[in-house]
Amino acid sequence: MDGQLDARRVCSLLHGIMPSSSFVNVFSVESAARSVAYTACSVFLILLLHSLVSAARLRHIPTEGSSTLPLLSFKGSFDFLRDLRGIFQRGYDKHKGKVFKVSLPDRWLVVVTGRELLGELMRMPEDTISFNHALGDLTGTTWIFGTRMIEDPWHIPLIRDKLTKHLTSSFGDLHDEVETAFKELIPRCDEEWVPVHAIKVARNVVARASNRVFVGLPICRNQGYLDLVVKLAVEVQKTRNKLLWIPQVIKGPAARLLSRIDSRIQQGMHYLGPVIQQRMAEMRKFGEDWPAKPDDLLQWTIEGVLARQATMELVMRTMFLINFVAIHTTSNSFTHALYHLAASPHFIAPLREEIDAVVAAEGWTKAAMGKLWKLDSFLRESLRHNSINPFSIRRKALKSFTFSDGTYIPKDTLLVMPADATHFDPENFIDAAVFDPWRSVRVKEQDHDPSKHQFITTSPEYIGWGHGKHACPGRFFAANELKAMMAYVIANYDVKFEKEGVRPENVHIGQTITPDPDARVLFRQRKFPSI
Ligand code: HEM
Repeated sequence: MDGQLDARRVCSLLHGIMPSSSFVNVFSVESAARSVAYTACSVFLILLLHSLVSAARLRHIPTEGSSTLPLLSFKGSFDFLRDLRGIFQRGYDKHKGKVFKVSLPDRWLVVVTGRELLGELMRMPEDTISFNHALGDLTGTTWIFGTRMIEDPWHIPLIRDKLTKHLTSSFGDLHDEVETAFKELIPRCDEEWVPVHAIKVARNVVARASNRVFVGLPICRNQGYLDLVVKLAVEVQKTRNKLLWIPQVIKGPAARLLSRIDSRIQQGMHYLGPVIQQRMAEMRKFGEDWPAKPDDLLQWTIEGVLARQATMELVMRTMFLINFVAIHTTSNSFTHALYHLAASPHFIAPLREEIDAVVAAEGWTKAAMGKLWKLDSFLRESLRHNSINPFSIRRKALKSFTFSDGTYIPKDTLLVMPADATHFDPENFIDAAVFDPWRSVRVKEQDHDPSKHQFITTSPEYIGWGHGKHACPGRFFAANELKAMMAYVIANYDVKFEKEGVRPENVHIGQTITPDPDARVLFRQRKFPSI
């Protein structure tokens, strides 16, 4: 059970804090209502107790966005859901270079600001400051996909090393899928502007193009499989926010129930099971290598699972985890960038000029994507303005430690860095509030080391991919896919919003930032397509 509590243990746990009468005749409406009330009270008391204990341990750290007093700090937890960005910004303005804390429903979060403290965090060993444990506590991802990934995060090298090395050889497939998917999903618009539900199309194209590289044809075009991975990505995001209201002790089973991961895995096996079986049969027949051996994420995952003598269920779980981290991040980032373009269509001409010239010389290749400097700069600026979460660089203190400025951080504290406050700090970026798509092109021309300003390059000031050892291992894949998608759209369509010049507001809920989920972008076929 991956160290998680199972349903029976949860029942006996609730039994211990609820009168036994509530378990008698559970089908009667009265006792069911009483059970719900008792459970809600118990959950509230556990949250309150946890919050009290954690507030006492962090008394010396200044608070932003709420009172430190019990109960009153709960108000801050509601504000957290509505306006985390605002709370972070106010705390950043007051305490830049130091730390402050904000209230979550079940605990306090310590926010680290500034280059020096970030540098100290980055230098700490993994047994003091852990990324994976923070993911479990803060986002629930570990609870949903299994705590095994904390002990043995073997999926990371698959993404960072194997998938990244594979970018050049898989680019033809990726581009073919991007083109086929857009052609199917964007309605005919030769003469007229047509409205397109951008985020829906983005999720579909990203799911298809990513899975073309992850599992190949024909699965990557199976609508049932695509709907499943997209639904999973949406459900996991929603579950993460709900989990903040669930006490630590039952987060595991609650995460599994809320995300319905177990039934999703079974549904996933319906699609991938036969492919996995076929590949296992081939491996038994041909041994380690054979001429037509598939070279994709599914194959590497099967081999990794076999080396660990684990079950094929782990193949599905790992494929779902990677689909989750890949789909919602990349499709949101594509939609953000598309919204910037549609709100300011005058950015299209310089981007198109570059794409036409590079593709004419290099064809649709990975090398060509590497030469689209304006597009690279545009996407980097879009991610600076639109982070995936309000915080980046999530860590959990597995041991107590003291920062060089004397701030004591007790064991079990959750630490984060605020993404927007860092990205909009005028000391980090000139005219930081302005969306300036050519910012990195200009800086690159002046800097002796242009690689410092590429889309995939992280720094203490640019944390959209995280920073340091746990910076996103999928960023090379994601950047390449985003460029292939944006370049395809720009080379083939004009885009704009109905209300010209106005970009729809992002939606901030708890730890999720999404582009407006309802906005429609107007598409019209380019008059003289370059391809
Ligand atoms: C535009 C798209 C993406 C963005 C903006 C993004 C952003 C991030 C960020 C900010 C983190 C680090 C969080 C932290 O330090 O708290 C992260 C981690 C991670 N990302 Fe991404 N990501 C993207 C796409 C992808 C893709 C396509 C994959 C896989 C193919 C992926 C796999 C991961 C994994 C596995 C981690 C955890 C790293 C670890 O455990 O050390 N990401 N991502």
